[in-house]
Amino acid sequence: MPTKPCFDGVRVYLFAYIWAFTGLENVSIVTHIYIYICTGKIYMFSTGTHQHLVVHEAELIKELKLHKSLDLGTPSYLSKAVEPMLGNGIIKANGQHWSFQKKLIAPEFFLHKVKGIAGLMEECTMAMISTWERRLGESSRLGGAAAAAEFMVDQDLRGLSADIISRYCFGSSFSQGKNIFAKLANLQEALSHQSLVFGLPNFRCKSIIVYKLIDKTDPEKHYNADFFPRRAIERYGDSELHQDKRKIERFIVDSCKNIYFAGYETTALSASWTLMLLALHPQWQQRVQAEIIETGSLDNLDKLNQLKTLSMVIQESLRLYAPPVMLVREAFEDIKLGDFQLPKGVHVWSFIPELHRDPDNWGPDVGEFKPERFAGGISEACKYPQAYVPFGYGTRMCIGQTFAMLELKIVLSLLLSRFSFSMSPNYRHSPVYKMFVMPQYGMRLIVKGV
Ligand code: HEM
Repeated sequence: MPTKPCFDGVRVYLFAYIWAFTGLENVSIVTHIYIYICTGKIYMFSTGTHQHLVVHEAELIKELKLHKSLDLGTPSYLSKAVEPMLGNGIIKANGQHWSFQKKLIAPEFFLHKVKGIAGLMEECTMAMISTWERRLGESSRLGGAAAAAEFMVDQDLRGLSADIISRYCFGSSFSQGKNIFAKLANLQEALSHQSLVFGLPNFRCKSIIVYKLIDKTDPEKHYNADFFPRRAIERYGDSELHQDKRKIERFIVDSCKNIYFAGYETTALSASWTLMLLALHPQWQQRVQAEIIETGSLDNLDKLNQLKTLSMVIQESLRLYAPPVMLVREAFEDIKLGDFQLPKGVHVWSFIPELHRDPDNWGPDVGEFKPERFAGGISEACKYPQAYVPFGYGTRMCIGQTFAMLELKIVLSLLLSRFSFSMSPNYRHSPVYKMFVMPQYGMRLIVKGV
């Protein structure tokens, strides 16, 4: 059992590098020649025909954040690898096709829209809480002791997150949506197991089968007024699009795949890592619980915004255990970024754990869980706030950030108002990178009613 959060950074980088290498058009790893040039915090390496820049230089991250043109986007080799899973949706699209999708989808996740689903998030969380209370009741009847038991918390949080996102996306058809999302979960599982070998034929067959299963789903069946891609299309008053049924169908299927992939596991994992950190640091857990009691009934968003300690804890958890690991861009044209010149075809990589654990930026206590560093907001937490990127940067930044933060606050405040968490002796600390950073052996925590 760990006494303080530690992170197997080496393993993450190894995975990340291997993933990058094997994503490159089936060229065997051994035939590659890797050239490393290291200048300050910029590393260069080349793999076959590709040139890569690994960037941890705060100034360059700042320039990347400010860069708005469509000439910087998702690399084509990554796009190919994830096509079975994401179609040509917003995550892998580039250029005009990306900006068209962003125009349609992003407003569905603006604050005023997201505010409207706080009740739904609460309802789904309360349903999970009832199940936990029943399970605790069972175990106390069996064991006769106080109501406490070991739960595989990440599993239940995944279920909760899937429930919330499928209700939000599919509205009244959410049970059909759940079915589609279950198939997507299978596909993601297949992709993550095979992430070292994107080129292997058996993987391709498996993914194509699942892909077809998803595509067989007739989008018209889910075309209710409260279905999220339909809301987006209705809002978009372009008659050309309205006449192009195939384009609409493609947009509907791809949007569901993309929103599910981007929004379901990321949020569940963030909540799981936060609960682990609070279990390891009972003094912070008690501070958050005291704040929740002091704030009283959390019946409106202003009350949630008053939970400053909880916000700091979430920000620190996203610093230490941000679920995504890499931010990658390809320059489609020669690009000038401040004093830097980025030649066409170069891939720019930033590893989130490296940026979030740089002692030059965060101080010598960078490896410790210290939510108080966020007391003055992100701008005062470190020297170069632009290097805090749990939700990415620039035009491709996460569109679900508001949704995710609201969900995290609601889920965590409701759970912490009813339960306390401690480490289970069966927990094995082994964060692994399988598309996202996840606990390899599950997040086993002892849950106790308060
Ligand atoms: C704690 C939870 C989450 C984290 C840490 C997270 C993080 C990220 C990151 C790092 C990116 C890539 C940004 C870049 O390359 O610069 C991203 C993109 C994206 N996220 Fe999230 N995300 C979360 C939750 C969500 C949710 C709940 C949704 C939707 C409901 C969502 C939708 C998206 C979409 C659609 C993109 C692609 C944006 C684009 O390429 O234009 N995310 N997210």
